[in-house]
Amino acid sequence: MFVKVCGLSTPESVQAAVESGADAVGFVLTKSPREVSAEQATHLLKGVPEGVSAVGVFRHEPAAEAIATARDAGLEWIQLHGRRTREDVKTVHDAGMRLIRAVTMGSAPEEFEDWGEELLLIDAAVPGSGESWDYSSVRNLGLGARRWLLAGGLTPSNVGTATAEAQAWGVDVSSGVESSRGVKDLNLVRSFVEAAKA
Ligand SMILES: O=C(O)c1ccccc1N[C@@H]1O[C@H](COP(=O)(O)O)[C@@H](O)[C@H]1O
Repeated sequence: MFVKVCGLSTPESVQAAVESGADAVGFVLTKSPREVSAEQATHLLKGVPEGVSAVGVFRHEPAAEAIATARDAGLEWIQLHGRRTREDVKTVHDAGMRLIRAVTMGSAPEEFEDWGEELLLIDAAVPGSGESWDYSSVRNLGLGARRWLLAGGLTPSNVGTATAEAQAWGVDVSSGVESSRGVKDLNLVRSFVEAAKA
């Protein structure tokens, strides 16, 4: 099970995620209670070992703007939420970066097609809101062997059943490992990674 822990804003939370075995960490570079600057992301990146992917997370920013910010931060992965096009995927790849493309269950059918992104992310309607949804509905999409991440309202307690219901390839979490909005609880981070990998 591929595990990404998102919305990290302190070296301690990065350390807790990577030491517990997270495969990817996310730095939110858009408006959010978890927002960090490109400079802060560069600093946090120092705690990310080789083999763990560090992802810059964006919402409505145009792809070119997200690429420029992620590049400033030294990140090679970009996560794009909001309405996107196949052209956006090409723009990210032409920039030499890798892409997590986020959709929701309310997205148009063609948005679930493989546009060549490295990972598809299926999230709640509002990213980072902590809202859970009917994870089993993903099974109707016929994603087959696609590499995709489940997100939205996951916690250490529900990640096991949620991944089984959705038959997820991987997971992404933010709110469910926080003691208050935007503040990561290091024990919850560790418990989540452990539960997801179990
Ligand atoms: O976490 C945020 O604040 C955020 C802001 C803008 C875009 C994406 C964001 N995070 C993504 O949202 C989900 C986590 O949701 P939850 O809080 O666990 O319910 C995950 O994909 C994050 O990468």
